[in-house]
Amino acid sequence: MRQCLTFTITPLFMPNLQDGNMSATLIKGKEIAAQVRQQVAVGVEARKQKGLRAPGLAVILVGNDPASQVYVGNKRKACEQAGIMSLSYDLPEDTSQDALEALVDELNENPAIDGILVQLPLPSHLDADPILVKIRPDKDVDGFHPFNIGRLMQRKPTLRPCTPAGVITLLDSIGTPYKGQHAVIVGASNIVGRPMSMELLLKGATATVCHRFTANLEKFVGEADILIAAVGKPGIIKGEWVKPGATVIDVGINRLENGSLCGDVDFEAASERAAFITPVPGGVGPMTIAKLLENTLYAADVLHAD
Ligand SMILES: Nc1nc2c(c(=O)[nH]1)N[C@@H](CN(C=O)c1ccc(C(=O)N[C@@H](CCC(=O)O)C(=O)O)cc1)CN2
Repeated sequence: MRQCLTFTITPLFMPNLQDGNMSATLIKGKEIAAQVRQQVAVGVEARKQKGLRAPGLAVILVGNDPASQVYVGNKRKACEQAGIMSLSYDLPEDTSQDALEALVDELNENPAIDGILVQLPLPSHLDADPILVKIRPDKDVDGFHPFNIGRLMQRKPTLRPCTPAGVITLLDSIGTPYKGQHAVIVGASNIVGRPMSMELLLKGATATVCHRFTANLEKFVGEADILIAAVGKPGIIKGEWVKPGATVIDVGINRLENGSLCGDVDFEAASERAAFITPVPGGVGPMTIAKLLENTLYAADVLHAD
C-alpha cells in the first residue's frame, strides 16, 4: 500500500457579510499557494535530514512564447525556494519531434530526476501527445499521462493534474461541502475541464461540463453552486448569470491589450452575487505551480522511495 502525502491548509478568511449586502469573499490563491509551497519545503528538508537527495524536476521549454517563459521562470524559482533541484532545458523554436522525444527518454532514465515537465503549448510543428505519453507515468508530475488520468477516473489518483488539484485545495480551504452541490465546469480541455470534472465527482459533487457546443450556457451557470470557468475568453461568464451564494473559481488567465490580466468571469458583477470568488491574477495560477512542487515531492517520497 503506497503512502499518501496530505497537507493541512489553514483557512485565511471568514465570509464577508456586511450590512446584509453580499459581496463575495476573496479566495486568496497566492497566499494558499505559499502555504502549500512552505509545506513542500518542510518535506524536502525532512528528506535532507534523513540523508536523502533533493527531489529533482526537469523543466523543458521549447520556443519563445512569452507567457510560457514567465510560467517556466516561476516554476524554476519556486523549485529553488522549496529546495527542489531543477534542471532547465530551453530548446529552440525549431526543435524536432525526435530531439524532444530523445530528451524525454534520457530524463526517464536519469535517477536524480523525479519529475519531467514539458511546458505547453508546444510550437505548432510539434505533436504534444506522443511526447506526453513518452514521459514515464511515475515522473509525469503534470498528471497528463493516460495512466495518471486513468487512475483519477478509477478513484485512485496518483499524480494528479496540477490546476484541478489546486482548485480542490482552494475549495477545501473554504470548507466546500461538495455532496449535494451542483458543480458546473465551463471548458472541456484535457488540462483543466475534464480532470476537474473527475476531481469534483470524486468529492461527491454532481458535475456538469459545458463546452463550445453547449446550448444555453447561462442556464447551466445559473444552476451552479460551484462554478469553474476554464475557457480562456475574457468575460465569457456574465456576473448576472451567477447563482446567489455560489463559489466562483476563475481558471482563465487572459492578457488584455493594455498588458493587464483578467479571467473568464466578469469579476465585479459576479462578486455582488457569489459567496466566494477567486481573483485573476493571484487565484488559481499560483496553485498550479504549488501543486507541481507537491507532485514532485510525492514522486520522490512515494514513487521513487527505493
Ligand atoms: N506543462 C504544462 N503546461 C501548461 C500548464 C501546466 O499545468 N503544465 N498550465 C498552463 C500554464 N501554467 C502552468 O504552466 C500557469 C499559468 C499561470 C500561472 C500563474 O501563476 N499565473 C499568475 C499570473 C502570472 C503572470 O503574470 O502572467 C496568476 O494567475 O496569478 C502559473 C502557471 C498552460 N500550460
